Amino acid sequence: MASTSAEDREIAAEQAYVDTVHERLDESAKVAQSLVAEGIARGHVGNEGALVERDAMVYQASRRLSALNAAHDGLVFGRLNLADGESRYIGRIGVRDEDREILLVDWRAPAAAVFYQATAQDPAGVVRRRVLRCAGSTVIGIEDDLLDAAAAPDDMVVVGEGALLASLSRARDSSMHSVVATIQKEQDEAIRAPARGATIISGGPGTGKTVVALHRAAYLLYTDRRRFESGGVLVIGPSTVFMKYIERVLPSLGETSVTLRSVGEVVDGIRASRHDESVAAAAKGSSRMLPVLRRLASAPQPGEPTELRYFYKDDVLRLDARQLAGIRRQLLSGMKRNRAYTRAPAAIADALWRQVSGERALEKGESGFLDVITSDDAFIDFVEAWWPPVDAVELWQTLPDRIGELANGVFNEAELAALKESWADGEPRIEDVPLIDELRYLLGELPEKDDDDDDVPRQLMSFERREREERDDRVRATRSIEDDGYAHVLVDEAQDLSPMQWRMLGRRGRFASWTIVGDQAQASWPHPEESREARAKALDGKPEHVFRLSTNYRNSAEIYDLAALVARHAVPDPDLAEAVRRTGEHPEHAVVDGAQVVAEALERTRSMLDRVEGTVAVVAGRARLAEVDAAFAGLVAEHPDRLRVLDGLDTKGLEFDAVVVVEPDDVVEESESGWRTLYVVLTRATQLLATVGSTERWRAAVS
Ligand SMILES: Nc1ncnc2c1ncn2[C@@H]1O[C@H](COP(=O)(O)OP(=O)(O)OP(=O)(O)O)[C@@H](O)[C@H]1O
Repeated sequence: MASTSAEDREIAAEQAYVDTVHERLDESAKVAQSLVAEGIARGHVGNEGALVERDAMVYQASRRLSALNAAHDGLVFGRLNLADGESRYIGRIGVRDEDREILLVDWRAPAAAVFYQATAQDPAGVVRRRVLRCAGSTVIGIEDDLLDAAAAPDDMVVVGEGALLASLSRARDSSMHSVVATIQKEQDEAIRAPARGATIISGGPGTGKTVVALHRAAYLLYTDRRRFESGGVLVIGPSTVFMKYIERVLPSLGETSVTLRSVGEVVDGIRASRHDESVAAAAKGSSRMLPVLRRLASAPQPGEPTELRYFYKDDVLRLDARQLAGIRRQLLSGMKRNRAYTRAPAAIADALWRQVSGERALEKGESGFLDVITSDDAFIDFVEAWWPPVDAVELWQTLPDRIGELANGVFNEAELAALKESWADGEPRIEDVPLIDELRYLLGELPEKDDDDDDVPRQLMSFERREREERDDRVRATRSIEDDGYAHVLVDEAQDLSPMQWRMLGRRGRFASWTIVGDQAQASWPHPEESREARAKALDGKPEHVFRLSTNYRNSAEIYDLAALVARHAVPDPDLAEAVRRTGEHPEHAVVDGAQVVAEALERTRSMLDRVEGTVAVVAGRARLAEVDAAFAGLVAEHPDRLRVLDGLDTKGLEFDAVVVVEPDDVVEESESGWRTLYVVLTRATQLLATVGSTERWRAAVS
């Protein structure tokens, strides 16, 4: 270990280099800024070509500018000293000096791969790997790994305790951070896997699946920006809370062109954030829903006319219910319902013409008949009433009244009751979104012309419009049904997806490469076999490349030991990770009188807030959540940035320095997947874990 003064000298030397890179970055930002200004000025020339050029120029320069600004924090984070004497700096983005010499290698570039891949067993030409810890642009620490002592020059200084452990012990705040400086070898392999078919990344809790997935999105954009930026990268996570938690990672890596959506927000215009209770959720997620929705999309709409009488010259033309049903079948056999909207008048008119028999009527022939009928308000009104354009959300709203007749033996009484109950307030739950999406696809798009510039390629789209879309949608508007496809679909917490949700994502990834991230032992969807089939259909034979992550970076070993007992009880053969940190802090369990549970939890939470620096979560079963929320309102108001009250499912993917579980038996008993949910909840804690209950049935079951 080197002396402090040696470390100070090293820090000073690194600071000088970091300053040079920052100066250069600032110069690049100035250039980008002046390009924006020049682009805007060019627009004042006034002709259309100049406007398009301006838009493209301003757009590109602004993107560059925001990438440069985002990269400021921790811009330079690594340095390699190679056996051949070369020294190579690694950073969030690539930077060159005025002579185009490389000052900083982008972490995603092939030249940076060795930073993550080199080990003491296989140094791959690296003598010393150095991680620079920075606050803004100031170097505050150095962590070195000496990978090849034999090749090190005598005067090489090695300092620090190891970058990874230093980073893992930091207090957690309310958002996830990039781990770009300390990505581990097995993670790097998954991040840099080529974008072919489906990349499947599995691993236990805290193994870095989410951070790996996000860094992979940034990596893919770097390697094939044209394809992934124009085609779009869609990142799907379990909840809006989770999307908020991860939203900073990609911008901090300089990437803003990725669409982040929770699974309740996949369909434009719908933002569902609440889950159904378990019976309704299982019914809505099951592929048994499919025939029900198909029937709904093709059935007559309530209030549709069942008969048409039309007086033409000396004929009374009539279509009864059976004949109308025949025309309906014929129309639907060829195309989706809304697509057939423009065909319906001709189909009806044709059927009527076949009934024309009067001499006077026949005189003008078929075209005369069609001219008369298609300009007759009575006829137009009939067709509008008989074949109205149908909106998916409005159709979904009719489900509570029609499910009994449509489900016809598909669901049992208890399921039907749970479904009706879930729809009583008319507000879509997360589980309804795939149903609405399915209906959108079954109904099809109305063949109407969108606004003028819809066919304009993205590159030429007006800057303002692009900006607007990006702001509203975090990049990609999927306003039309045929326009839902992406170039890459990345799914986090994939173990939770129901068959209907897989169908919804499959439609968006038909021509995409995929990254699928999950851990079966944490699944909240109760029927894994059905989900596996749905996933296979969504991937449609694409080749799968599998990666497994094995180290748990989140939980202390003390916490994970307990959680692993729960995992073994929850599923036959859980994928358990190895926790690398020991803290000496064992989970605490309090058993108190039922009436005292919430008060005791409040007390423990206060103590946790004193003992950790960062965030604390209080987790309760859904039935008790309102009560716990009310009891904790005062404490949450005192610590708005540090304390949260959540139910089990809402903790998916998140992490906190300390977790207090209120009545764990509630979590276990509230659904078929209760044990797996408890496993998720226990593995959210990085440092401290406490449970407070009126019984300890759950502990007796797992010990
Ligand atoms: N290489 C790394 N360097 C530093 N921190 C890391 C590294 N890998 C993972 N972590 C940290 O470990 C924690 C867990 O990571 P992440 O949330 O991605 O795990 P996960 O596998 O998605 O977990 P879960 O399945 O429980 O949701 C995060 O705080 C993350 O920043």
